[in-house]
Amino acid sequence: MSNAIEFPKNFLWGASTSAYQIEGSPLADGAGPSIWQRFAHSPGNIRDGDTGDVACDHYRRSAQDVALMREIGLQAYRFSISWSRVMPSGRGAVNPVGIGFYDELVDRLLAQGIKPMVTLFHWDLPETLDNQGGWLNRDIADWFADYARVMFERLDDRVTSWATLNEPWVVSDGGYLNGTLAPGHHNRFEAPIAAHNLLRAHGAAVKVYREVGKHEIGLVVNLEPKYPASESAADQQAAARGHAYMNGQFLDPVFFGRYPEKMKDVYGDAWPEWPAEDFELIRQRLDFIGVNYYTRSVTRDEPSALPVRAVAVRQPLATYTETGWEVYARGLSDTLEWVAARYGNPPLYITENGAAFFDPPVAEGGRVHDPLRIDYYQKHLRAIHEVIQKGVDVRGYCAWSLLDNLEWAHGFSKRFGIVHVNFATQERTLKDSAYFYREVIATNGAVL
Ligand SMILES: CO[C@H](O)c1c[n+]2c([nH]1)[C@H](O)[C@@H](O)[C@H](O)[C@H]2CO
Repeated sequence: MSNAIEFPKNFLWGASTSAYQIEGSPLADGAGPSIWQRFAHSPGNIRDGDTGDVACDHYRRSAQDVALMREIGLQAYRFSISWSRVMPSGRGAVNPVGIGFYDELVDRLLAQGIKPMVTLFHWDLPETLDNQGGWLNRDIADWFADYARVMFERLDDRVTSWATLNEPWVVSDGGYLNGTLAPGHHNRFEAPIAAHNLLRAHGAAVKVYREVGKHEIGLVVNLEPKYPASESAADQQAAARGHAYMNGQFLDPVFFGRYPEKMKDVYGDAWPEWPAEDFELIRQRLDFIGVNYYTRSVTRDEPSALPVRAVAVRQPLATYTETGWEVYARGLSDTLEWVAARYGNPPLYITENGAAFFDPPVAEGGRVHDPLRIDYYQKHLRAIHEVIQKGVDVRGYCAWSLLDNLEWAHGFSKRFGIVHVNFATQERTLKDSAYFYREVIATNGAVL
């Protein structure tokens, strides 16, 4: 039997981005502000005072960027829609130029044989809705469902793969518990309420899709396996709390209609009780789960690290990325096997996977040598192939990210792209990892 790696015949190879991180022009042509417009322009929130005012200028350069995708040989492109570009007040009136931008982008992609994979919400909530309570207001489930209906009715004749939310955990943890991300709240009572309303909004949008949609819809979650730092009961329990908080908190309600028991232990008196009908809304049948994987956590007990009381332990012999994440491809295979075993082997896409390393400047001849990123992709793609061989239903992979972009609170200091962006000139340069990925796609993985 040949040792050559070969992915399934119709395996889908793509790359991912998100609206606020690449588009720029956040208020152009009638667009309304998102909470990231406000958060980025509040001093101290983003490194070096960077904002998404220009970013990769994708709003004006989308034709050029689609040509880049074609040059790399992408079969799919995962992107998000700016809710407030399409509906400036988040509800009611639709901005024809705003929705027209996405309509045109979809047509450009299809003309190049690239499958659009659309995420409705990638953190950039309309500011007007946040002013009405945002994810803390139960009405947001209806607001999101109305926005989703507008997008389905406009694009579902051409878009065949939808995701409701990108990483509700990050919105709850970063936006409401720790305040590191928009809207910048620090409140352990708000975080579980936001998480629950995100899940309710997800369910409401899926219900609408079952009325009007003809293709597939799913949810994108970030998953990070937690390995106890020792055999001690304290570390085992800490890893279990971290696992429930980050991994089970969103998938259990969607698949089982209930939260992990451990969530009460995490939030204590801040953990609310919810009506049964909320879980009936949340547990809508899904066509796939999108998994965003970057790293693992070797976890120890830390009573002062509230509310989870768990911290990651640095691994002395490991390689770490510029964002401080351990390179650990086995964590991806372990995670995918866990999802398959716990939730009945649902169809999966790896919707994000990648790394920020310190990239050298563009060299003579226009090359950007990023061997560490190539090594990262090789290791993680092999890990995916390993579990596919075991029967895990992985149907596609999107590298994070197509372009160097605005890495949220890190600003432009952390480069995840397989394409280098000179933010002063907006010049794009394929990195060595883009040429590597082009070969991976062309050989369906045989070069790995
Ligand atoms: C904690 O979630 C994942 O680690 C994660 C990593 N990432 C993400 N989620 C987000 O979906 C992207 O917008 C980020 O740019 C990307 C890189 O940081």
